Amino acid sequence: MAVYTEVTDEALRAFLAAYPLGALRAFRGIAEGVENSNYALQTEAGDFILTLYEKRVDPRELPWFLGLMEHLAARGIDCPLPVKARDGQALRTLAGRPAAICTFLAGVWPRRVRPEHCAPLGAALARLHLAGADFHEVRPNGLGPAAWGPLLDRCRPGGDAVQPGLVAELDGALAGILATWPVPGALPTGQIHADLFPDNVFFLDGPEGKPRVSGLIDFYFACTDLLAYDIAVCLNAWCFEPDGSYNVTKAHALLSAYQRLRPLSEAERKALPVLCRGASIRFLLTRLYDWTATPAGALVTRKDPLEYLRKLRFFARAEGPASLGL
Ligand SMILES: Nc1ncnc2c1ncn2[C@@H]1O[C@H](COP(=O)(O)OP(=O)(O)O)[C@@H](O)[C@H]1O
Ligand SMILES: N[C@@H](CCOP(=O)(O)O)C(=O)O
Repeated sequence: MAVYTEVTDEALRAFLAAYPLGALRAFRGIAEGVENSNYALQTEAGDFILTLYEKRVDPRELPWFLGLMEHLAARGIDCPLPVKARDGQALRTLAGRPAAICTFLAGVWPRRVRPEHCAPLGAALARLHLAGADFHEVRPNGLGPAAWGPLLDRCRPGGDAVQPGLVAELDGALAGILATWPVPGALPTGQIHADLFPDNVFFLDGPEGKPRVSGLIDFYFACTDLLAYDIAVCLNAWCFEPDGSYNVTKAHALLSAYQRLRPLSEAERKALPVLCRGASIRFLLTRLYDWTATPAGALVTRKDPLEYLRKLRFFARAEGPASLGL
């Protein structure tokens, strides 16, 4: 459920009057998503997405996110393009919240990931990294390694109720990850998506019925960080089966397609296992925090933190980059 802020017909029509998009034909709230309120809009000019940014997004950061999407779209990445109103501004206010209209992307996200999705995903990720190379404004990763210790501290009171011994296990895992995390400057950095999960990647059928990526959405965790960390996020999110096993075929397809466009350096290859453990603990911790801090009955879908504990354990046992599909 993600319509936190209701928008009346009258408010929307007044808001739209600032845009060169013609009259409103239809609009409806979109239930999917967890962070912001999203509405599908149809106007005389076509289909759009209206987003009202909710409490977890810092309004001061919105120009960076919208600027990145504009930059990437101008370089041929199929991502939402913020639509400017007649006064040239894409970021406005609606129902008391910061709001923007973006272009609508066709396609559907895969409810069940197949190996055929992973090569197009890898290529799309590499294209995203290459297209971001000349976007020079830096946004530090607010959910990077420096944030994991404080986040774990906030989970201490409730963590062991989710699974006995969890907090001690995470203390040990985090210490190991931080001790071997790449030092600044050791690996290529750039603009990363940082949350490229299946629900943020749309596909359409391409030639011979093979899936092709039609859109990447939800850039609101995007930041400037290690490019290979973005790959580690995708290996976590795309390459495990429902039974918890790692699908090396999917991982190999993803990594090979990525490397055809942006080959990894030796240092990136060596660092991939620890980056994967870092990505596991990042999603484990935000899910654990949400699990323990969300009041029962809140209109938010809580995601299972223990799914990422199983992934973390897998990566901790993995013997080198080759076992991850490199
Ligand atoms: N540009 C877009 N084109 C088409 N659908 C979109 C677009 N942006 C968002 N959506 C729809 O809205 C849903 C939630 O968007 P998302 O950005 O993931 O929200 P949240 O940031 O709240 O998690 C998506 O699953 C998709 O159905
Ligand atoms: N991908 C994260 C949650 C972020 O949600 P999104 O709807 O904004 O992608 C997770 O799975 O924990």
